[in-house]
Amino acid sequence: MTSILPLRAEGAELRFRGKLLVGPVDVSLGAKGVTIVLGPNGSGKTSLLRMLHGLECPSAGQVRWAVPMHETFEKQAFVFQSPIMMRRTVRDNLAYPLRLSGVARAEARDRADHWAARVGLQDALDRQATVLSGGEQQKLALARALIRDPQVLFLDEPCASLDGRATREIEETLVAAAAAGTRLVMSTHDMGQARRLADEVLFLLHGKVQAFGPARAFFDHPPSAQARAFIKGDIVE
Ligand SMILES: Nc1ncnc2c1ncn2[C@@H]1O[C@H](COP(=O)(O)OP(=O)(O)OP(=O)(O)O)[C@@H](O)[C@H]1O
Repeated sequence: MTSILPLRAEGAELRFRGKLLVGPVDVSLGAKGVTIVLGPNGSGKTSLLRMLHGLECPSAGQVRWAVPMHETFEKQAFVFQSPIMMRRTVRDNLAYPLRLSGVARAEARDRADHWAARVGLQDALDRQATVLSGGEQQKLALARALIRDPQVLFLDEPCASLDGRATREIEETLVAAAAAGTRLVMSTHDMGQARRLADEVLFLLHGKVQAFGPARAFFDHPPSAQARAFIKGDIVE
């Protein structure tokens, strides 16, 4: 299968009514691993993820995949901080995207049941997705993204407001996905989670990339006073 990676941002900026939200960003995301995007509130994490995924067009510079953009749509996915559930059952929420991409009904149902079990929702298959708890909805959102076997998965603080158990279950699913070859690009406020999951770290401050490189080096030898303070949990402005 053709890889859509690497993903390259070159001088990529995102502006809203003239105000710079993030950029210029110059990074290259290679074929494997987990990139964790860190930074204080408002530093541009969501804006960056949306621009890399293609939900927002760069106002300047460019974001380029290894293949034309339209060929990436089926091969990358995005999990939002607050997932949007269809007013349907858990099974239908999982099967529907597959049906839209032409998968036969029986196979879509089998894969839906398989993925519900992968995230611990096997007993909730016939429940309305909209009545699930926050943690259950986020697990469903993750399964709904992974069921299409994306090469790249963007996640915007998927565990914000979840308890320890739901966070652990989501992390286990993410670790398994990464081991199976899915490229993860994820923002988080949780430094413990960043340390557990990251292969590389992208640290943003005021919309600018302050650091981008191997996670180990970032945590062991923070590249700036702000990065050191941020890792310690101090307030960084
Ligand atoms: N649609 C928008 N319109 C105007 N300003 C926006 C919009 N989206 C984001 N911003 C601004 O862009 C900046 C970056 O926001 P962004 O949500 O990307 O940061 P973040 O690092 O994800 O923040 P948080 O950690 O609070 O989620 C902020 O100043 C924010 O107010």
